[in-house]
Amino acid sequence: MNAYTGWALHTDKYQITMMYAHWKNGSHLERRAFDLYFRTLPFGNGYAVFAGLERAVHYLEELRFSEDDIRYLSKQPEKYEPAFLDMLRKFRFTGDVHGMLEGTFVFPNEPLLRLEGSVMELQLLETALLNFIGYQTLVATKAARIRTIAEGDALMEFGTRRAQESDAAIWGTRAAYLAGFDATSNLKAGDLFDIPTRGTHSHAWVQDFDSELESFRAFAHAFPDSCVLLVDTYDTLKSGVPHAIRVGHELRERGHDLAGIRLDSGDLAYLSKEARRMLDEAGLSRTQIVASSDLDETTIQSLKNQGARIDAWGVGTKLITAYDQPALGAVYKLVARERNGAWQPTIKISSNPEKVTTPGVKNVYRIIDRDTEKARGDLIIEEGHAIDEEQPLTLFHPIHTYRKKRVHEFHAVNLLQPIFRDGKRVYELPSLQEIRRYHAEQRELFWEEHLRLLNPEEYHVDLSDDLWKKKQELLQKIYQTIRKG
Ligand SMILES: Nc1ncnc2c1ncn2[C@@H]1O[C@H](COP(=O)(O)OP(=O)(O)OP(=O)(O)O)[C@@H](O)[C@H]1O
Ligand SMILES: O=P(O)(O)OC[C@H]1O[C@H](OP(=O)(O)OP(=O)(O)O)[C@H](O)[C@@H]1O
Ligand SMILES: O=C(O)c1cccnc1
Repeated sequence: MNAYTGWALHTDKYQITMMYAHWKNGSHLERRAFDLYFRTLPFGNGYAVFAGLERAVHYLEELRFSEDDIRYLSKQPEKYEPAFLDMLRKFRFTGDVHGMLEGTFVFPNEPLLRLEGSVMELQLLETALLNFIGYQTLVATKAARIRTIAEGDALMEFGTRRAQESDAAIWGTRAAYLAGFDATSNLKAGDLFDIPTRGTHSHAWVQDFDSELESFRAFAHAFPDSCVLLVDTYDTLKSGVPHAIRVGHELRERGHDLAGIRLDSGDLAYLSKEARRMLDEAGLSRTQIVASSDLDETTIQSLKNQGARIDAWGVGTKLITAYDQPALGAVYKLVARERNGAWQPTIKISSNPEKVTTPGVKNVYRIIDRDTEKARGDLIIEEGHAIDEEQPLTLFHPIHTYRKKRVHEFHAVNLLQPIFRDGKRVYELPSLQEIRRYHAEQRELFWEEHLRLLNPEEYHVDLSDDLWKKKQELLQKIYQTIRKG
């Protein structure tokens, strides 16, 4: 098993159970459509950053049951019939997938992935897709928040030791990088995804020597051009920084610069200002100050407000674990069934209107104002229905319908791109650098009001007139059926 193979059993048992029951029922090959989406933005943010498509693509391409998987299933107490297991042996993904591109700014209740295929195969995918996309989207969104606050400073991902196991460290690092981090300390992620790697040294290095000065000298000897010294092992201002300055001068005599110092405890605002002053007075103005220590967007913002003199930030625990909101709560819902060659929309009702699903096979268009080149809102519309860019468009809130706006000069960009057709990938995976660039460009589409971290303005995700009416009709029909008993 490598990163991409061996994941067929990475699913909830009830998916296999439903596949089996469909097979017994003779309905396993009937076509269905599912949407994957989330209902609430994480961290109180104004947008989320879509991530996880690449992993989902590899998963779908490699999806098959090995002999070991079949043997394991055959031992389950449910006693699946051998003919069913035989069918699993030949299982390949044969469906269609449309998806948002990684790095896209995404919003609640719009399909991030739309899948069409046999009910049997689509049921199997639910758990794994939610697992990959929920987590990666969460970390990418957290990283984007940190990037907003850090402005042009360097951001390093330091979280592996605190991540929820190895996969989270690796894929979380990729998500952080695509949403604006500059480097990682994780060499495996660096190797797998071609992410720049960076690092300093730990307290153990300093403790390993009879004196701090000796430890700094030895480190500088090994890395004369890239040496970042951790200065807080004993006393930052009385010992660490003065020793770093001494080593900086010794390096200078040999024609090198001390690259940086790292602060990892104490009052980072005060210490960075003092350290900057001491370094500058010693003629080491090119030496950078790196900070780490339980950082996130809130502490970085506060440190900046206090005038901290920090050039680079190492962020671990709070990024990689999405500390303040550890789950996106993404869902995967059945939206249509094929009946006599045509899609029949389905709906899931809830007493909470936010949780009522939007029926049918749909596209998501981003409506972009031609004058400002800013996004005005997203419009969900049935597949096969076009948006006429020559006519003014009325956007209205699907629940609070009195909230309307009219858009005149706009272009409409379809966000759901074809990824698989009949099980064949039709989408060329972009490089991570391309995704990162695309994400940075996307930012320009949004007003600051949606991008601010605290109480951002809600971005509109609306339904087309037709779709809204169809949803209401379907709701009425179901309520009538319930009333009739
Ligand atoms: N000036 C500051 N303003 C706001 N928050 C700060 C400031 N300086 C440091 N912090 C944050 O305060 C927290 C301090 O953490 P903690 O109490 O664990 O102490 P520490 O200084 O890191 O010491 P140690 O690592 O030895 O436990 C960290 O989250 C750090 O990022
Ligand atoms: O604080 P984070 O954002 O999670 O960043 C990673 C932390 O990992 C290292 O600490 P280490 O594990 O050596 O222990 P420490 O917290 O006691 O320094 C490093 O010095 C950071 O403090
Ligand atoms: O290189 C570092 O300074 C580093 C890496 C991981 C975690 N903490 C610090």
